[in-house]
Amino acid sequence: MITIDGLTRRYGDFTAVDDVSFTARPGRVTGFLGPNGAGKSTTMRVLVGLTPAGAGTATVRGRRYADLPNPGREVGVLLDASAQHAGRTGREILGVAAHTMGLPKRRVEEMLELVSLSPAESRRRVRHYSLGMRQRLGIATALLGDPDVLVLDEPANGLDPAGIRWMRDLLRDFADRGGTVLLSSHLLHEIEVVADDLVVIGHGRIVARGTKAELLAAAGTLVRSTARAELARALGASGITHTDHGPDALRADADPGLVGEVALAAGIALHELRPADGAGLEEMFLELTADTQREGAVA
Ligand SMILES: Nc1ncnc2c1ncn2[C@@H]1O[C@H](COP(=O)(O)OP(=O)(O)OP(=O)(O)O)[C@@H](O)[C@H]1O
Repeated sequence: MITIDGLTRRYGDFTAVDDVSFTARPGRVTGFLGPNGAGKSTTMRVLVGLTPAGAGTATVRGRRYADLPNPGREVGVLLDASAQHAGRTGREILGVAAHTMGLPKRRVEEMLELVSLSPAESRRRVRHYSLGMRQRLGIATALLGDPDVLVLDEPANGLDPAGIRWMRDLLRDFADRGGTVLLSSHLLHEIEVVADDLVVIGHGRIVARGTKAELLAAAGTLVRSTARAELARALGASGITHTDHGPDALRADADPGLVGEVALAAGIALHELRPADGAGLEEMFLELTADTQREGAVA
C-alpha cells in the first residue's frame, strides 16, 4: 500500500505538488495521469526519498522510503531509465544492485531473461542501449529484489508495441499476485488498458480519482447522427446536458437507453449509440485538465 497524504512540494514560489492525497492498493494497478509538468515525477521522487516533502507524507506500508532497512527488497523503482551508469554493462548494473541488496548472482540471470535482454546485449555498455533496452534494464533493476510494490515513472517510454504489451502483461501479473503498482503516464490509452484505479493530476492538484470503472461510468453516452443539431436540441429539451464530439457526434450525460428514447421521440435516426467509455479516457482526461494544460491555456 502506498499512501500519499496532504503532500506539498514547492520550488521557490512555485508549487509543483499541492496538497496531494491518494492511495495505491495491493492487487491493483494505479495509473497516475497528468499533462506535462503536472507534478507526477515530483510526487514519485518524494515517495522514494529523492526530494524532501514540504508538507504532508508519502509512505509505503506506513513507513517512509528512507526508513526502509533494505528498500530494494520492498519497493521496485524506475524513475528515469536514462539515469543508469552509461559506462557499465547492463549485467554489471544488475550485479552491483544484487550485491547491494544481498541477492544471489542467479537473480541477475533470471531478471535478464524476464526482460528479454540477450546475453550479448547484457554485455553491452548502457550508453549503447536503445531507450527501450534501458527501460527493460530499469524494469529488471526494479524487480531484482522481488519487491511487492512498484513505482514506475513513464515505463512505456521508448518501448515498441510488442514491448508495451509485454510491460502491460508484466504489471497485470504483478498486481494479480497481490503486488501494488503505481504507474505514471501521459499515454492515456496505455493507462486505460492496464490500470484498475486512476489518479488524475493537473498543475500539482488532484482533479479526479477513483476506480477506472467509476471514472468511465461518469463519461456518459456517445451518440452519432447526421442530424446532430436537432439531436442536441432534443436532448437539451429533455434536460440532458451534452458536448460535441467530432463533426457528427455528441457525448450526452445520460445512459444510452434514455438517449435512444429521446432520439426516437424526436424522430431522429441514430448511426451509433454506446457508452462513451469507448471514446476513451482521453476525453475525460482532456476535460478534467482543460484549465490546467498548456495548449490553449490563458497565461
Ligand atoms: N528541481 C526543480 N526546481 C524547480 N522546479 C521544478 C523542479 N522539479 C520540478 N519542477 C517543476 O515542477 C513541476 C512539476 O514537474 P514534474 O516533473 O513533477 O511533472 P510531471 O507531471 O512529471 O511532468 P512530465 O509528464 O512532463 O514528466 C514542473 O513545472 C517542473 O518544472
